[in-house]
Amino acid sequence: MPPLPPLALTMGEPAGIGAEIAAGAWAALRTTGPAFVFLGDATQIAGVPVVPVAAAEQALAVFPHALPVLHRPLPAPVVPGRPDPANAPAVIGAIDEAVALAKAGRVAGVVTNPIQKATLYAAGFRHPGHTEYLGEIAGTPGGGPPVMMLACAELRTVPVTGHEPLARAIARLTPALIVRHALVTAEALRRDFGIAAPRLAVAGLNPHAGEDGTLGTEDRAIVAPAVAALQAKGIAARGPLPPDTLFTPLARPTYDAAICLYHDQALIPVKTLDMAGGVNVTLGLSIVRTSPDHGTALDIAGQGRADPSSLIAALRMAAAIARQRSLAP
Ligand SMILES: NC(=O)C1=CN([C@@H]2O[C@H](COP(=O)(O)OP(=O)(O)OC[C@H]3O[C@@H](n4cnc5c(N)ncnc54)[C@H](O)[C@@H]3O)[C@@H](O)[C@H]2O)C=CC1
Ligand SMILES: NCC(=O)COP(=O)(O)O
Repeated sequence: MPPLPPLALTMGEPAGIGAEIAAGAWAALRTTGPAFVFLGDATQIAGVPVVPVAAAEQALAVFPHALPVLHRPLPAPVVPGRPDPANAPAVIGAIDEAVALAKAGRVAGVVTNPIQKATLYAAGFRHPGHTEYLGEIAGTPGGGPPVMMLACAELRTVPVTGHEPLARAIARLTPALIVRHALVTAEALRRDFGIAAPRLAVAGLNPHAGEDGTLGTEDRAIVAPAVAALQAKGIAARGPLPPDTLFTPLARPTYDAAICLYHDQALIPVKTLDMAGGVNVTLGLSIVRTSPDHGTALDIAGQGRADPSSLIAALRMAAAIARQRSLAP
């Protein structure tokens, strides 16, 4: 098999742990790969050898010896734990550049370091997070927005609603929204994870999935019709399933992904099971994109305490998806 191009790793929030975990990931992967190039300020990287490269393609030759960097100097000084909106354009610029490289086939995929969302909002960023922004700049072959999935070795979860107040998320739930997320998930499980006949478990919203309508009407009125519609399309979907037992060791092997109704219903089980090995992967996007499951960890930035494991898992998953896509007829 021909080698994959390198992956592009964006800087993320410079006052967070992005540069630290990039160095840690390079140290862990330098002999095995996958190779990656860091899009950010080379002066932020400490403790490992760094080689500025002029083009992403040079990263493959450099990677066994040093961390390759497409050096993009930051306009404002970096104080660990204290994000500065003045650096926001560079943070967003790294995402833009990584996507352009991926669309041109010059990198195998994009792995994003965490962004400090409130800091980007303060600088005028109008998207809830990477997922929505990537949908806009990278595009989705099927049209419509991409879908977030959290994945670790034992569990995959997909939130149908995202970064919004919980009351608004519940008010926005419709059968069509659930069906769309489930269909994008099923297609991505086939295309990117090689699962020929994906099994989906759809979570209920209320305690005991509504207890026959006595503990809330949404499970009957919204979730059940969505599951019926999915089944009518030939998808192996079940639900609404009581959320409190959906993630038990006995339940997890019975499905390939759990379709969850709100952010924390999806993210709490994955992070609780495997914060270090969890990966955020964007489904239904024209390019490959993964991310660590955690955020900027401002509270420990610059202290040498950041664990690169989730970033390493994200880099490995991005390479695996890129390889899977490259094998498609
Ligand atoms: N993909 C992305 O860009 C993401 C961005 N975020 C953003 O990150 C910011 C902070 O979010 P929080 O909710 O505080 O979550 P967080 O994940 O940054 O931190 C939660 C706790 O976990 C610890 N932690 C996180 N990653 C760690 C690592 N690699 N090694 C050791 N300890 C680690 C932190 O020190 C903190 O105590 C927010 O602005 C949020 O929006 C959060 C998740 C994903
Ligand atoms: N809580 C997950 C998260 O914030 C990731 O969002 P995104 O930036 O990957 O869209």
